[in-house]
Amino acid sequence: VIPGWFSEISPMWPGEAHSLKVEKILFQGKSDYQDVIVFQSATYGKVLVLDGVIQLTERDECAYQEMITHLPLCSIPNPKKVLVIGGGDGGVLREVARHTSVEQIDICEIDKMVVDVSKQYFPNVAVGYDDPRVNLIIGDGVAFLKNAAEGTYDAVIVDSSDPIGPAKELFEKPFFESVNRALRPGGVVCTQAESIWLHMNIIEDIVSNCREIFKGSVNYAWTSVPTYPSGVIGFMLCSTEGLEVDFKKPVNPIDADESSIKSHGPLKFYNSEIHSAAFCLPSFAKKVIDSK
Ligand SMILES: NCCCN[C@H]1CC[C@H](N)CC1
Repeated sequence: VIPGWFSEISPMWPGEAHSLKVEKILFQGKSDYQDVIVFQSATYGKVLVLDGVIQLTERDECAYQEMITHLPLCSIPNPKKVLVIGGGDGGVLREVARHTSVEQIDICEIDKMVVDVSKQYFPNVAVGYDDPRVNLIIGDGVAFLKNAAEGTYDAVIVDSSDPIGPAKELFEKPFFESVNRALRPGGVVCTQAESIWLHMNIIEDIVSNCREIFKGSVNYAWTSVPTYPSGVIGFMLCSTEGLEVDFKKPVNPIDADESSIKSHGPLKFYNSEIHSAAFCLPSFAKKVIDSK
């Protein structure tokens, strides 16, 4: 390792590694599930790393948290009950809390160390936990959904790490089936769905599983996050049988919502135009995704 640089090396992106200049290591620990590091970078603010993989940086976390939250929640008219699987840093909670129609926000995060570290080092991300509608469950999202009552949620957001390590099962068919069961008719799910530049094979499997399970719409969206591998990250947007959902047309705009801006400040990344644009795919990805 070059002194003072962190490189994100992983078999999930062979032959390449994004590097960030390190000013100071702020935290190093090992939870029951993964290695946890927080460091102060030279140009991206503080950085959270799990098992050597960048999860978020203060400078660009807005892109991921806003898109993974508002792509589903702005696609249905009146989200009330929302479930977050993963997302222990609290950033998705912060974004869900912008929606005044939401009455209940359940979050199931497997690793308590991620929650504690985020509250200590990323207060502007963990601020999401301050909302009174939030119920935190420390546990395995797979088990949580198996026990969830049928048709409970309007939306499920799966803010996971990669399918190597604790999040592996969140990319498999039984999990998607339990999500479908826990959603109401016309309910929506949004999952972290890797990179079209690096993981077309993983995406192909996810899309075909989702097409089998979710009988509403199934769409892949993507956006730019400079510190994620290949600089992009994707999302699977699926709706259950019942009320038709057109993910490409936001019916519940948040970007000009005064109450959201008053309570949480302006959105830094998401807006209604980038919502629709996120579903436009390059031909190499469209060929695979639309053919499944
Ligand atoms: N809430 C933190 C974001 C988790 N998502 C990341 C997407 C890119 C992956 N390589 C690592 C996890």
